[in-house]
Amino acid sequence: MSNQEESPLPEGWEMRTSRSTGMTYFLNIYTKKSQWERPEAPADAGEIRCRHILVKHAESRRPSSWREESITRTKEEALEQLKTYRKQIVGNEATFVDLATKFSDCSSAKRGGDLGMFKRGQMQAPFEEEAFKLKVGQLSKPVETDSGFHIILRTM
Ligand SMILES: O=C(N[C@H](Cc1nc2ccccc2[nH]1)C(=O)O)c1cc2ccccc2s1
Repeated sequence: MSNQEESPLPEGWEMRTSRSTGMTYFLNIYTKKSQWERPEAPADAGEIRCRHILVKHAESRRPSSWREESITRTKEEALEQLKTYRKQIVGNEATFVDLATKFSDCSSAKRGGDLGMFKRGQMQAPFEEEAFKLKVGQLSKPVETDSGFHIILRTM
């Protein structure tokens, strides 16, 4: 057994054997695409699903939400508030879904912050960049977009 066959595959890949040739190939479990070369990096998830909590501020692209007709908090206040929510989630004092439902300034609050499945190119770049780095179940650090400050939970 060479060292290669012993070391674990990067996240999201499975080793398969070709029925016709008996050769080993590698399957991306997200996109179902296969390749002969042993992958070196985690498999790119073509489409992912996330929940998020958004705290808007006075300089947000649309400083209004289902919660507040006119959002006046400062950027600093918004970031502090979001960090407080993140601490409560990490400390198991509150659940992500509960805080998203009660406090997120995105209309997805009605769905516990769920944004559904999305591909690259659909969300604002800083949000996408952070979301596609996450493993399933992982919680992001605060991310800033033109909408405000977000924390992201990847769910699929
Ligand atoms: O852009 C939206 N909502 C904006 C706030 C916002 N800005 C975002 C930027 C990136 C990801 C989610 C974001 N949500 C608003 O309500 O002002 C979306 C709402 C929903 C609701 C359900 C599914 C997707 C989406 S995307």
